[in-house]
Amino acid sequence: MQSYLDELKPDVNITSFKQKEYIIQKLRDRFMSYGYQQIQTPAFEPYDLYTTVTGTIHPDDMIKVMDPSGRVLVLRPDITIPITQKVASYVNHQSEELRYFYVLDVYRTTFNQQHDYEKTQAGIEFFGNETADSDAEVIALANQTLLDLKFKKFTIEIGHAAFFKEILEMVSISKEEKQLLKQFIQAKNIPGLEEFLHHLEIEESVKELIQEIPFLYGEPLKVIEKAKMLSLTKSMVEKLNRIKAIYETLSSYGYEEHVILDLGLINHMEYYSDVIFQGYIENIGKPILSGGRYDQLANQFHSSIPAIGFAFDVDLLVNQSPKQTDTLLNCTIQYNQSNKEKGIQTAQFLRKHNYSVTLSNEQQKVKSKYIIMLNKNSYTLSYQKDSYEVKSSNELLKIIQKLEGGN
Ligand SMILES: N[C@@H](Cc1c[nH]c[nH+]1)C(=O)O
Repeated sequence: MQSYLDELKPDVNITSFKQKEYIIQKLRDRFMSYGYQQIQTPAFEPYDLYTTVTGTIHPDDMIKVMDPSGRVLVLRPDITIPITQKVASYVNHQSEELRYFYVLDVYRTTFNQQHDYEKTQAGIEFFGNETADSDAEVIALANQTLLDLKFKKFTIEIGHAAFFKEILEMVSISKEEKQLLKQFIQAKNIPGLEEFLHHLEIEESVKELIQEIPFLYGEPLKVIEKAKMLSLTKSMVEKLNRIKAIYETLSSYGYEEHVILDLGLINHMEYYSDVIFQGYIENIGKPILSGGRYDQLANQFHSSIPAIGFAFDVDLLVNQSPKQTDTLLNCTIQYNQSNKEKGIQTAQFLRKHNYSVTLSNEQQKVKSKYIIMLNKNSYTLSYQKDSYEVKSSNELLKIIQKLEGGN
């Protein structure tokens, strides 16, 4: 019988762990190439941080623990909030630019699967710049990272949290009704939406706009034109112009082919204030990355700092990314007591050239890509069904490099 503990057991699959590390390294390298520095937030945080800030995680969604003094803590349910709080505590100029990235676990009860409360996020947060160019730079970074990981078919859907909020503010309906409305739009449930709107007493032009939201989806410039015609206020048009500016800059990066505009895009994180975006890969209904601009979050920590960021769902990335070939090879050197020293020196030499080498006693069975045997004045390298005889460790290195397709 499966015990409760078995269900909680972490994934001990070596291959996927290797793959995860490989992907994280790729993400790190890419984030650093855009000037981001790695940081960490505490795993345990005060429960109050999340209950006193509006637009954060719902209290029911957090994992609570109690410290010895009886104080209630939560296991890191989000990373954007604590980073913003920290930055707000030491940034004096709102125009000081800060770029941070993280690879950390977050804990929420809403990650769907039973008892699967833990998710690794790899994300970036860019503080101190409120321009459309910075929006585009951040979205371009998300795009480039997916290309680094060899995804060919993916889309980045862009929406606008405030465009949608503005429409919601035009209708005087209850919180619950607003929630329902969001659900219909998110699910693109057109008949449901029509039926729901039919019973609401709201202005015809607003009704028409809401009804059209699920169709405000697709090629950005076309959607922007269509949305402009339906827009009811100047500020709606301004928001659409901002999206247009972002899209144009993304085209300068050469990434326009992956971008889709979805004005019905909804993120349940309430801290987003402007552009929001989500990345999707073929045949997967869940976003692989999600983010947006959250210019007002720092206000809650008595500061005023524009910011934008996103986070990858690393576990989903690991499951879905094309399998990476190992750069680190496995060589095994077989030795006996009489040639141990030569074995150790050869192993150190190959390790210096970034190969993964194990030393193994001749009697032991080995499973390795390259097997190296030590002869008195030479080496025998076995690779698949072939074997090669070389004189020196330098020649050994050269032949491995050649077999790997290098020089
Ligand atoms: N913290 C967000 C992602 C994000 C990072 N920065 C901005 N948004 C999330 O967990 O969905």
